[in-house]
Parts: sequence; C-alpha cells; structure tokens
Amino acid sequence: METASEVRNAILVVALTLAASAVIVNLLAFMRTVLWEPLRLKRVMQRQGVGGPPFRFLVGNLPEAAAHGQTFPEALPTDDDFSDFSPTVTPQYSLYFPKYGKRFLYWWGSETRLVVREPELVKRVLDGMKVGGDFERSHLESFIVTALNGKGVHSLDGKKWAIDRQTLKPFFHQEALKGMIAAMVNAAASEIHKWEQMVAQAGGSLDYGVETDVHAISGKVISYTAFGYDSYETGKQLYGLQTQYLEVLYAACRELTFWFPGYRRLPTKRNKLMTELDARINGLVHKLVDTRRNAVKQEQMSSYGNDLLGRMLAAASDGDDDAALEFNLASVYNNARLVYFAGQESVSQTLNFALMMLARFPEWQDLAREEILSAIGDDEDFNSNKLSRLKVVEMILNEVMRLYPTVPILTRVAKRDTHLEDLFIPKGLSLELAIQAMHRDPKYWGEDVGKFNPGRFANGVSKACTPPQAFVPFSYGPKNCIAINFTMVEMKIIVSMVLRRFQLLPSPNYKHHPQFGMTQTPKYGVHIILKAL
Ligand code: HEM
Repeated sequence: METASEVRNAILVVALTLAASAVIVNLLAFMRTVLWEPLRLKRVMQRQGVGGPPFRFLVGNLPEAAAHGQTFPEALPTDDDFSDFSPTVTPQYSLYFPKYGKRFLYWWGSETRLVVREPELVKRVLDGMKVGGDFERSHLESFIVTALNGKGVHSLDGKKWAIDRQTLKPFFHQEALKGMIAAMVNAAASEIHKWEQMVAQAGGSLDYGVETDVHAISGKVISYTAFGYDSYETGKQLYGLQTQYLEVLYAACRELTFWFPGYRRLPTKRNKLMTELDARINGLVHKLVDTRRNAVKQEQMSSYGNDLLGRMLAAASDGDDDAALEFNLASVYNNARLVYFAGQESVSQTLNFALMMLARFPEWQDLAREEILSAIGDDEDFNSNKLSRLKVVEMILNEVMRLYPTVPILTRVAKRDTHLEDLFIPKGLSLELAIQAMHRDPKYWGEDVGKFNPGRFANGVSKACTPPQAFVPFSYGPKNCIAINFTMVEMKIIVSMVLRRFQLLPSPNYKHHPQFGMTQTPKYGVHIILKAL
C-alpha cells in the first residue's frame, strides 16, 4: 500500500513539476515578446539615430495616439487644405512626425514599428514580399486578416500564395472584364433608379446619406460578376456578419487579456461570440460554393461557369486541407470569403469619398459630366472603349485615392536581418508604411500638395509625382491589389451613372470625420444634395 501511495505522490510531483515548467516556459516566451524583444529592437534602432516616443509596457503608444485623435472636433473643417497628417485617421503621425522627423519608432501594443514615408523605402519593403523576399505581413496584421477573411490569397505567403494568386488572376484580366460591364451596370441600376424616384418625389432635389446604397451597389457588383446573379442575398448576410465579427475582433484586440497565451481558447462570452460568428460566416460561404458544385453534380448546370467562383471550382482539386500546397476546395472557400469582403469594402469607401469631393468641387464635377456625356452618350450603353475615354473621371478618382486611400497604412515585418538604404533592419522589426502621409508630402507632390487638384494626374499616374512610387493606393509589387482594373472600371461606371442624372451639392448635414478601422471610412457617412438634371 505504502508503495502505491508513494507512486501516486511521485506522479503528482512529476505532474506539478511539468505544469509549473510549462507555465514558466510560457511566461518567459511572453516576456520575451512583450518586453525583451521590444527593448532590443529599440536599442538597435536608437544606435542608428532613429527616435520616437518612450516605450510603454504592453499597451505601447496607442492610448496616447488615440487620445490625441480625440482632441479633434466631431465635424472637422471642410476648408480646402488637405496637407495635414489626417489626425483622426492616423493620429500617431500628426503626433510624432512633427516631433521626431520622417522616420520614428513606436509601439503598437508590444509590436515595435518603424514608421517610414519615403517612396524608395516603401517600394523596397513591398518588393520584398516576393516569394523568398526579406519581408512578410506583420504578425498582428496577419492574425487580424486571417481571423476575418480566412486563409485566402491576402493572408498567404510563399508558394501557396503564388498558386492562389495565379488561379485568381485571369478573372481580373482586361479581356475578362469586358464581359462584366453589363453586370456592373445592372448592379448599380436599382439603387440609382431609387434615387431618381426619391428625388422626383422630393420636388427635384434631396439631401441624402448615400453610403448605405453605395455599399449595396458594390455588394451587387461583386455578387453579380464573381459569384452569380442569385448570390447577392447570401453575400449581403455574409458581409453583415463579417462587419460584426470585425467589430468584436477589434474590441477584443484593444484588451490586454486577449494577448495572454491561451486566453483566446477560454470560453468567455466574447470568445464564444467570435467562434459563433466565424462558424456562421463559414456556413454561408459553404452554402454559396456548394450550391454551385451541387448544380453541376446534379447536371442542372453543364459547367461551373466563367465567373470567379466557376473558375476557382474548375481549377480546384478535391482536397480540403488548408495547408496543402495546391489549389483545392478549401482554397475556394477561403478565397470566396476574402473576395466578398475585399470586393465591397474598399470600392464603396472610395466612392463615398469621391461623391463627397465631387459635391465640394463643382468645377471638376462639371468637367467630368461633360466628358461622360461626350464619351458615353445619352444611354447606358457602356463598353471598354468608351470607358477608356473617361480621363477626367480617372484623374478625379486617383486624386480622391491620393487624399483618402482606403488603406492608409501597410505593415510588414523583417523575416531576417536586412538593410534598407542607410538603415540596418533587425529581424522581427515591423515596418509601418505611412501611405497616406507619403501621398500628402510636398517633397514628392510639389507645393500644391494640400489642394484637391485631379489635374496633377493629367499625364498619367507616373507623371503625377516624383518618384512615381509615392502613389500607392493599391499597394505595390507582388502582393499589390489583384483587382486594380476591375475596380477602376466599376468606379467609372458608377460615377458616370450618377453624374449623368444628378448634380451633386454639399449638404449642411455632412459631418467630415474620416476614420480608420480595417479601412478608411467617413465616420458619419456621406450626406450630399442630389439635384435632378
Ligand atoms: C478602391 C478599391 C480598392 C483598393 C483601394 C484596394 C487596395 C488594396 C490594397 C492596398 C491591397 C494590399 C493590401 C495588403 O497588402 O494588406 C489590396 C489587396 C487585395 N485586393 Fe484590393 N483594393 C480595392 C478593390 C478590390 C476589389 C474590388 C477586389 C476584389 C474584387 C480586391 C481584392 C484584393 C485582393 C484579393 C488582395 C490581396 C492580393 C494578394 O495578397 O496577393 N480589391 N487591395
């Protein structure tokens, strides 16, 4: 008996020792991430003369930057000077650039970030995203992007990224786009006709918040072109859940406990909600994809079709292993989830800002309308030739994306020790690329940088600034936006359909307050006056 109890005690001691060792190992790893590594990176950068605010344990400098952003009024002045560092969008820049110069080091929670806004450095970092390159997505950004959008092409690196990108790419080619124009017009028609009716009922002019309808239009465009005419209702629910998930995720990220090892697996109310939302999102994506698969299986359709979903299904092998080095069924689900979100969010926010700026700058609005009437004519008969004649509209859209890029910051991390011009970049340091600040820097854009002047794009993007890489609303290099052509065609069609019918005027109900979450958005939407022409 005595021997049995001794054995039991010995097992207990071993178990307790193992548990204590696991706790200590985890604690040491945690301390390494939140304290020793940030201090090491700080020392390396300080030795090279890079300054910045003091290191703050765990919370970093975010509370200070956020507090600075909140010192600005709810309705910012709408004077015509756009040369600031957008304090409500990126408060850290308006706080630290003036104090520490064009490069500084600060902490996003425990992540050590070197902020840069020089085009040569930005280009070099984005080029370094190629397979085997020196940089990858920052761990924090990677975590958020993957949690929200799954393991689609946006979250991937290396060979698997190259496979997925190659598979998706043909859908976005110029030639394929020609066949999508009618669907895009169709997608925009119902909301715009609704505006016509509302304006007529209001006696010819209406003060209206357009953002919800603009969003519905971009949702229909991505549904009709990429997933089939009957997919919009599922897509709408999907986007609603994705937005809700994002809100919960951001709220969670702001709490310190969320970053403790193992915390995300605990059955807290928030963790359970996130698991539930994720499961519902996946359920909808599976429904969307499987409906098409079953239609082919049951011979209701003779092929998967030529839209993005059809092309992905035709290219996919049967496997559903997320990690496999191939394009399989899991890749279809993941990329469908991603494209539904990416396809709506940035386009609708850019269009919101574009409509607001057109209302504020009537001389450019008139020039655009003149061009649209002459290039497209009086009907809705768009084609790629006519759209390519819309130079002024394109210049306006570029100028809007210069001032209000939907992705005003990109973050990457050094995979190994490397050099960037005169700087030594140690492995593990994050690089925050200050895109919007670069878009507003007189050094690259000239003295009229603070003016809304689409004319600067008259000779194309490459002549608008020096060097041309100072303009990167769609990012740059191997992991740039896959849908640049698609986006420009879509936005030109929608702007043309609106300007052919309405004069846009500034509304007294518009509160100017750009903000930045996953993308840059107008916090209080966009109120404009729609006046029938
Ligand atoms: C005005 C509209 C848009 C803007 C400003 C924009 C901007 C961007 C930017 C800056 C990136 C790089 C993001 C990063 O590296 O974290 C990106 C990537 C991406 N975008 Fe867009 N985008 C727009 C519209 C669209 C649309 C309409 C789609 C799909 C239909 C789309 C699909 C994607 C995808 C799949 C990627 C990931 C590419 C990769 O990692 O290889 N985007 N976009």
